Amino acid sequence: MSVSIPSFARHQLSLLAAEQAAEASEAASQASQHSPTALQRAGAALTNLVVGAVRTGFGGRTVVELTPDPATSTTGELPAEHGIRTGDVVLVSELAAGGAKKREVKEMEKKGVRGVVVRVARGAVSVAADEEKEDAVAGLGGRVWIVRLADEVTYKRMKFTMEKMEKMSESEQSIFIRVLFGLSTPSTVPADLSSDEEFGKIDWVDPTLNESQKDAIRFALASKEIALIHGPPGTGKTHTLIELILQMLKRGLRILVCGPSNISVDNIVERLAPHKVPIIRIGHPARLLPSVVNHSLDVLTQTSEAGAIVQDVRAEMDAKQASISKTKSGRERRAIYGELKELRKEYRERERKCVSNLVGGSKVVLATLHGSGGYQVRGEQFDVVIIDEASQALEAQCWVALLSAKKAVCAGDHLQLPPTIKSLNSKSKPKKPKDGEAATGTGLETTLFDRLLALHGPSIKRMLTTQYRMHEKIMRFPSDELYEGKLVAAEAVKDRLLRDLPYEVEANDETSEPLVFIDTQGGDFPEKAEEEDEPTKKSIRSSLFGDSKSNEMEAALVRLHVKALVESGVKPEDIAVVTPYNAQLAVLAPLKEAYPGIELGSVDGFQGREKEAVIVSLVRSNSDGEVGFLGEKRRLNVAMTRPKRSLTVIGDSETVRRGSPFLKRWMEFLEENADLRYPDVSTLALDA
Ligand SMILES: Nc1ncnc2c1ncn2[C@@H]1O[C@H](COP(=O)(O)OP(=O)(O)OP(=O)(O)O)[C@@H](O)[C@H]1O
Repeated sequence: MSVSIPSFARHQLSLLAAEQAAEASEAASQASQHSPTALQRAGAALTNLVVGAVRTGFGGRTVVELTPDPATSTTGELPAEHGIRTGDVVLVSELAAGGAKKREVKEMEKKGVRGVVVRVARGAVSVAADEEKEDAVAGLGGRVWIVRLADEVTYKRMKFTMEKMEKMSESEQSIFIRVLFGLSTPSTVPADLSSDEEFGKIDWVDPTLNESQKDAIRFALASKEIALIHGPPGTGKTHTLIELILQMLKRGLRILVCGPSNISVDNIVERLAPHKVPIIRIGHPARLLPSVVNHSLDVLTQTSEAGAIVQDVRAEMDAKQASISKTKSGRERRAIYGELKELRKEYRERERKCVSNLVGGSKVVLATLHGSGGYQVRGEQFDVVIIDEASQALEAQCWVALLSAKKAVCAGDHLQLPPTIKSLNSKSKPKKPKDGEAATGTGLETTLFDRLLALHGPSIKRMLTTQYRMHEKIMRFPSDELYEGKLVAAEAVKDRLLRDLPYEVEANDETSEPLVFIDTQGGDFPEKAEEEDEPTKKSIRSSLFGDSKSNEMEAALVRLHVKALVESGVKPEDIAVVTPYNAQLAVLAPLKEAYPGIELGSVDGFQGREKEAVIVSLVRSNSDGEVGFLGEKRRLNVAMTRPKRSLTVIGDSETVRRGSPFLKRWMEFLEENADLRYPDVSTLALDA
């Protein structure tokens, strides 16, 4: 089903507006309804800080360092567990003297300084002020706090891209773009390329690639407009992309490589670097992995010869910045600010020139999808755009990068979770598309990957089928249910057990069975809804956790199982507990004190990760067969495909089996194939 590009773009714009409104209202209501202290507890703020040093950071940005207020902190350290991370968009503002309750975010923004967190250390957090807020830094005094804001910049770039597509005339639509909207059919590629003249005889950089990986690479090289690489869990998707990039380079192609997150892009940079190919990573150095910073454009701008001239200006700016504190007269200060402004302008101009030389001369450019919309890449053309984790990106985000391409290769797994959408359940639902626009997809949750598969069918896709993570028995159900039974466990992993870990582990029931199901059926392990909490706790928790669920008795079973594993010798670092419910994570939190190395996470947050042993706490247990979140099979798929050697599922089979046909089949599979255990609630109370 083809789609008109302007109507697609229009529909996306309305969806994005609704999503941005939902996100902003959530952040604003949190920031204005709760005290700074409550927000800090919820991981959205840091309070009781004072302004320390001010310096010039990367890109000429003004960076303020904030440290704990000595009046309230004896250690000089930030609270042990706070939720502020590098890369967060935050607002720095003064703490009201009386701790005024009701705050308007707009009001705070007027007085405060917006910026990006560039460094989080034990005793300080550094924020790079936004360009237009640089002068406001001098106005900050006394005690301040920072609160995380919704990231508007992300939307700006998507909107800019969609507006461009909305105005695109037919003559501006390349064949590539027309294929992606079904207005032209993709050029045909022979089904079997292994004996093809050109693509059958590839000189592999890594000859140990498996057949499905080689086949995917041949297909991605041969396709003219679009290729999807479908990588189920643990099948070496990134490994395959690295070889693909090297092969494309050999063919003289210029490539833009993107992913939705910094970590997805850095992962590729780290693995390309040993091949000594010239690469440039676009992005705020503070957000990059330390091992990747050497390839960062900002750093190259400073270390390359062309960068030296940029550095002269920077030194001058630092000297000026330092002289401000020694200046008493307001007039002199104002004069210095004026000069600083001029210098900043000059710095940026010189830097731009240097950047465009570096990027223009580079064959492989890597950036987040969002970063690919920055000034550094604007106007650049690429032969191919490669998008990793494309099934976890909003389609509009993908187009930020795709507009500079002639061909695209998207890697991902549409059977794992798509990006989180806030407007799905909010009041600010997008307008229904008008007649004739309905074909543009249902909403933001439809990713480019989904849409292209629906549009062109499986002929534009190749699936990787050997998985290098899970024991054969752990892989069986997801493979049969979701991947057409095609997954094969690699020899090295297919019968690995916990007792075979490369350190001393006792061989016993806990360490010799890859699949355990602790079935709590019978109603003795009931779930609890957030709203049953006492009222004061409820207002904060439910607005921060939503309509979440927990299950204390199930948490006790988790504790017992962890204890048994650790007593058998399994290191806590090799164990993770995942659950779909944030409220259950809060109940499980004390485990972290008992076993500091253990990882506790939400299923959604654990996507892309793996552990030797994974315990999944399903939480839901009620007489109505209500399963909420568990009804999403992509979430269950993520949960059950994280472990390498041991998967333990804890849940009420009676409740869960009523949730969906998929859940019913899973429960039946576990009953037949797992080591089944029925906990006794009376002994549990004694043990826990
Ligand atoms: N052909 C291969 N032979 C042996 N090991 C492989 C092969 N391909 C991938 N692997 C291994 O499989 C593991 C997963 O690969 P990789 O990290 O590339 O996957 P990913 O794409 O990042 O993850 P996922 O497949 O879960 O999306 C790695 O340890 C990698 O070394």
